[in-house]
Amino acid sequence: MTSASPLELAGWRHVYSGKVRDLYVPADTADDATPAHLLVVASDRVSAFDQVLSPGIPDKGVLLTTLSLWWFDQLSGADGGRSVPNHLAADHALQGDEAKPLIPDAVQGRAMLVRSLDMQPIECVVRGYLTGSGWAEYRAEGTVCGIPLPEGLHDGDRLPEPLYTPAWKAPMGEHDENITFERSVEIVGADTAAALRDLSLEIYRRAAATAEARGLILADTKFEFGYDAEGVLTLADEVLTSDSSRYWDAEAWRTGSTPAERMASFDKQIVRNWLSENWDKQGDPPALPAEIVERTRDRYATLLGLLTAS
Ligand SMILES: Nc1ncnc(-c2cnn(Cc3cccc(F)c3)c2)c1Cl
Repeated sequence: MTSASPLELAGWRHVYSGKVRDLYVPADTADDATPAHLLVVASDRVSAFDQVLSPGIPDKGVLLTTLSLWWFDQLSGADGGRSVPNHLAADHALQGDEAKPLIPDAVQGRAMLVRSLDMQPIECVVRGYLTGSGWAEYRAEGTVCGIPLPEGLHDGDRLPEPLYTPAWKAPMGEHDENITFERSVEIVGADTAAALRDLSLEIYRRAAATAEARGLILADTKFEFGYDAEGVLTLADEVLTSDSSRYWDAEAWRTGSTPAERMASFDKQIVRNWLSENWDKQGDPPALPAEIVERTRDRYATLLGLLTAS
């Protein structure tokens, strides 16, 4: 399903659309009021190079929401670690039966009922491996987000330590801006900046270990946090999905000889690669061929299966 205008959902009012997700408040929310709950709806839309592409990827919204809910459960203690507070509405953990009536049928399986938080304007990026924009900066300056790295690293190499590389969440629709940790202190204060960094590194390490045990590399990911009504810093948004993270096949990474072979992705790299070869970045991007749509859907479904198969 790919629709230009967001769905009308009984009992909910649409307030914002990102490239691939839509946000709703309860329909009876006054314009200037902050509701207790929000509905985060994941569409089947896929974006790359800042473009929303068509057609959508069938079941993408369900596959990525299912993955987010599984990770929220892992980080609530199912992986053996301490429970990380998250924004899921109490009656919503893993789409419990109590929550189903609150989520419209039209978006069952691809919506999360969440507590509304005081969101912090920091994209908390953690990189365990060198690729993407980090690799580009490293080649140019030998650093990632201003952090100096050893010489001689290649695209796809594992970093000596996972790096916390925050970005300042620009106003809706603009590019996030990579910042130093010190700059994040100026933006959100020292205590919150340190808590965002420590939480992000802890969650990355736990998730990377869980992925590794299932034959997957979590190369990098990004988190968002907000304060709840009790002042607890809470993990929000989507978490550890193919849209917010890069996942690679560990065996391919270990044995591959070229970056393309090593970084056999489970995210939208198939779409990015096809677009790079079939679009000059001018004007509207071409529609994705059925084969690319199907291969991308298959990667999302395979990733979910590899991670959640008990
Ligand atoms: N728990 C929360 N409390 C307050 N605000 C948010 C919040 C606001 N924006 N976003 C990003 C986003 C999520 C989905 C669809 C979009 F269009 C945009 C998340 C959340 Cl998740």
